[in-house]
Amino acid sequence: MEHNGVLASLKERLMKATIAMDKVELMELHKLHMKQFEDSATGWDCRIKKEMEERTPAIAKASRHRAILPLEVLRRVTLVELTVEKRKDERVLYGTLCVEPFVLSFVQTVIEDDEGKAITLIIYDPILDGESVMEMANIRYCQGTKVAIKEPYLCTLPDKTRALCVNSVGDITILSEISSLPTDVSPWSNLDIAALRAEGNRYFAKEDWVGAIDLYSQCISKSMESVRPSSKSPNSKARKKKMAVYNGGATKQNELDSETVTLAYSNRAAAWMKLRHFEKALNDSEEALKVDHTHLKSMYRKGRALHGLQQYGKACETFQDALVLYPLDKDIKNALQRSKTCDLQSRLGLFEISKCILGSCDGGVTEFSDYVGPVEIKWSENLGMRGLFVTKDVDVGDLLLVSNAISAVRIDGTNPKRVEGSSGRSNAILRDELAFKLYNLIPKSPKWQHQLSFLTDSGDKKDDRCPPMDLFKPNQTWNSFSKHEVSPSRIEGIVFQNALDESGSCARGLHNNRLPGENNRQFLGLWALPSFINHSCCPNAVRLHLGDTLFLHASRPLECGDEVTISYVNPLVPLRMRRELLEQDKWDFICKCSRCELELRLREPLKHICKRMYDHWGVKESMVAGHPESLDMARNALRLEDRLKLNVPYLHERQLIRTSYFNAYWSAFHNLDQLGDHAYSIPRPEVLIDAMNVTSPGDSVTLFFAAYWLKKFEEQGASRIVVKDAQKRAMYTCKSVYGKQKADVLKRLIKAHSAG
Ligand SMILES: C[S@@+](CC[C@H](N)C(=O)[O-])C[C@H]1O[C@@H](n2cnc3c(N)ncnc32)[C@H](O)[C@@H]1O
Repeated sequence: MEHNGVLASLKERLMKATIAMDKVELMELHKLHMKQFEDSATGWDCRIKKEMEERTPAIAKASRHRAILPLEVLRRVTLVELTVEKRKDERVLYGTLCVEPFVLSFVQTVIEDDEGKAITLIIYDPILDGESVMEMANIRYCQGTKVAIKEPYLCTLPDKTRALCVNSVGDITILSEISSLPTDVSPWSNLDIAALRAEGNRYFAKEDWVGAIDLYSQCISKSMESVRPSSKSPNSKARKKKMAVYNGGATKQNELDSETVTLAYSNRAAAWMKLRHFEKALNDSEEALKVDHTHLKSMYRKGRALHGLQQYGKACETFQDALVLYPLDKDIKNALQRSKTCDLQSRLGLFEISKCILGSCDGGVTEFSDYVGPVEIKWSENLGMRGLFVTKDVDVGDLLLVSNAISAVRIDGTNPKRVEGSSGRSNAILRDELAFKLYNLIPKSPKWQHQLSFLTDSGDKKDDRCPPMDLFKPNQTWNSFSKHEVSPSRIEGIVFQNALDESGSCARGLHNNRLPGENNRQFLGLWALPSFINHSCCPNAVRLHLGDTLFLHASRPLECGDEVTISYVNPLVPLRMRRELLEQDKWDFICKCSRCELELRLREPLKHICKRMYDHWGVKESMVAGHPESLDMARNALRLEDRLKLNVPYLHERQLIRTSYFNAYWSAFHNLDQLGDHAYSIPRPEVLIDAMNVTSPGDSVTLFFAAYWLKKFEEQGASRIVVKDAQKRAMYTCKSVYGKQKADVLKRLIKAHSAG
């Protein structure tokens, strides 16, 4: 047991260290691993060792069909530029081995790159054979050895830690073993600026944005070098000539160079945008415009960069300026339209989402701006922590905020094995991936850094700083904020405390809001402003996720000053299960809302009913009419009604409890015939819908239920009053789930839900 505990803590440290690429920690862990391995053959995690041993030769065999390229034609890459589970084609990573290796069926060591980042390195090397493998490995891969790894591949190991894997010895070059070291690893040092730009374009076309940026940068600095004073000719005529270009002078060559520089800046701006580095993209397009203020693409890119920074007003101005010069340009016109729409969305909260929720959005997900509605972050006296509050009275379905994820990760369906746990938050791979992405994204934007600086990373230390709401609004500038360093461990804490998935009451849209190619809705993301919304089992707001955009609307009427809450977990189950779900999803608190307190008080009289619910939890048959499990659940509803009569005098409290046992009532409604005379004790479906709408309004299960009964009443030819009443109830429920929509949209949603 103790041994398992040591392994688990080692693994956790290793996971953290591989994300942070922390050399000192990785070296220390490598030594610990090695010691464990030496102490006992089974000391190292046997399962991992076995899996690695099984898969390494297979990968090695399958990994190379192509010719191995010489080092000279490969482009240099650093560790942080690698993408997990993707080979970096035509790239080479230069590094130094910084520990003594140890050998299983593969060599394990640690490599440090030029930037001081390090990672575990695993090499499958069949050359090391026979009895003296350890000595051979110690010679070939000894500490301090400089190596070049071709087309590096960063993978996730079976124990979820990361490592750089070399699956074929052809991919690793020991630099001391080759006679002529590549002195200049860049094969482009002899190219002129035009050729460098052309090469950059080639990389851009291959979607190698980092490579393209590197080449455009070389092009730009080479052109700058020629205008900078050189030690040989401080006042050379050539330099004066060059300077003249930038001052509007004109020889043919100079004109060509000036055009090349404009294009290099402009294209580099486009590459930065692909990496979501909007500040750098803005900078580069402005540099390009300094050389040629009429350059159309640079104007377009400047506008798009401003749009990416959510500076919609300024983006509109830029596009309008461009239209003065190029009145017929379609790209500019479309971009202007998009920025105008986002500007209106961000100022007025006018979003047209009906097509998306009805599933008639063709292809990808539409872009939406952030919007901060009538809400503010304040100290919640009730919970003793920060929370989100409404600043005016709002009605059911009113939009409270719209927020785009800083980052979101999802199971994309291409690798179903990666489904782990029942929700995004309980999936350790997704949590790990989100932390990794955030760690690399955050330095790109002072706005994100500033937002993140306010997020809590611990449930214990209560943070009472309430950020200004402007921090979450578009059309603000962020350059004035000082940079905040965010450590990997803080990012992990932030993910645990704030990341959201689609658990709890979430509107799901008709096609489950899936992105093209997605066959699983499991996702996890970090949204800045929504990170301040606390949980309640009687929530008053609902999330709707469209792509990476989160919409939040009120699911019941709220008065100015009320705290906005959502349910982090499924609210239609009893207290015991809600607590278990909170724990499974790694929320580190126990809810003490009035509903939880009530159920705690009634724990004794409801003990057996709750136990039965728990035993049937997740059993499909318990929801299918006629099955013995379903009948048992139906009888459970009868028992519950008996207990409610005896122990719960107030209607409101009965509604709260009935909601917790929704599944039992569902079974009862489908087994009424079998319940005989007792069937009359089961309340009518309308009573249950009202109970669910009072307890946890805006749940899509309630909408399915309300739509189902509406259809049933219509089909059974119920009286007009009954049908009308059911319609009203379904419309109200639909509004609380999807927010305010046109009546015909709500009707279509109800119709679609009745079929589900
Ligand atoms: C998304 S944050 C909410 C904002 C947080 N209150 C703050 O001050 O930053 C989630 C964290 O808030 C706390 N929390 C949220 N709802 C809670 C509740 N009903 N009871 C106790 N703690 C809660 C938990 O520590 C949880 O991990």
